[in-house]
Amino acid sequence: MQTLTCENIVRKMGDDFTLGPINLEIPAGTITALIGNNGAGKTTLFEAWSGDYPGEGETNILGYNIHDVKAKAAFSYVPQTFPEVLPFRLQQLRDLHAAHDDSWQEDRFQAFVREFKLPLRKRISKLSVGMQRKAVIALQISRDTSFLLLDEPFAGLDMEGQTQLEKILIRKMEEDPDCSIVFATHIADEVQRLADYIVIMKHGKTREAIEKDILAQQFKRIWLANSVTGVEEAPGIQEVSVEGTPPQILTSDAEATEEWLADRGVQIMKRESLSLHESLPLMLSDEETREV
Ligand SMILES: Nc1ncnc2c1ncn2[C@@H]1O[C@H](COP(=O)(O)OP(=O)(O)OP(=O)(O)O)[C@@H](O)[C@H]1O
Repeated sequence: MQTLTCENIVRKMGDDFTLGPINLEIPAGTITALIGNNGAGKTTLFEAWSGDYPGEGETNILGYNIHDVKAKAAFSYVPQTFPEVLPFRLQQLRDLHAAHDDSWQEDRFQAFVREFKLPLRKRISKLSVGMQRKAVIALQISRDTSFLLLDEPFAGLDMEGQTQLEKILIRKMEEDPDCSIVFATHIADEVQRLADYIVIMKHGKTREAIEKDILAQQFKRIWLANSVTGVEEAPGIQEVSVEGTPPQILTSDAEATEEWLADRGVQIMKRESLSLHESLPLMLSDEETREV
């Protein structure tokens, strides 16, 4: 079952940036990290998914069109910025949800208030940036929905808050195995710890979702017994280190690279998978093969 499907989403933002066309499916029961450099279009995509902007294309959540009230009620959205809640106190926002939101879970909200030590009676605008985010997370995840859309939820949180949020998301998945989470992030460790899938976004376009564990099989550092002419042209090559012994290469397609090397009788001394700290920047880079 798909939690979210979107087809041909296109949004023109000013004269310089166009999102899409985006076609993606988010399966039920998965955590997906949306990764892209600053300005790649992650927030614009989240806004489009949440129905905030009219435009081309169609988004469905749990089978309902995003403009249907059933779709709106089916997901929780923590945006990157939330100017509309700043004038209010957390208690007022809680009262609104408790009175009008069928998905509201008071016990869960009170647990968040205790866990994050959230002041109920201070205006949200008077809280620190990290506490503001915790307040919005508490409000949104206290709603009993099966889809969480989180735009850089870890940004600005202190270390304790980051660990708490990680545990909250894992607990949510355990309690509701059909739940899906999509979160935008620049933090490789959070991707490593939480994500099943990674969607790379560049210049307003997304690549197909990749299983995180597949990346470790594809992105490798390989040490060669000897230098090979033309190795820069081998499939998957990202980086070639010509200095030092033995020569080293970085590949994004280890199987194809190794086949190329085997065809030329090149012996491999050692190979190791790249960490996400190394592979994600390579995936986000616009550069061709580099020689270092
Ligand atoms: N209201 C707007 N008017 C014109 N252009 C906009 C507007 N909002 C965003 N943009 C442009 O859209 C592009 C994508 O921005 P967006 O905020 O979606 O990127 P992002 O991937 O979320 O970036 P970051 O990682 O910095 O949060 C940028 O070039 C930005 O300047």
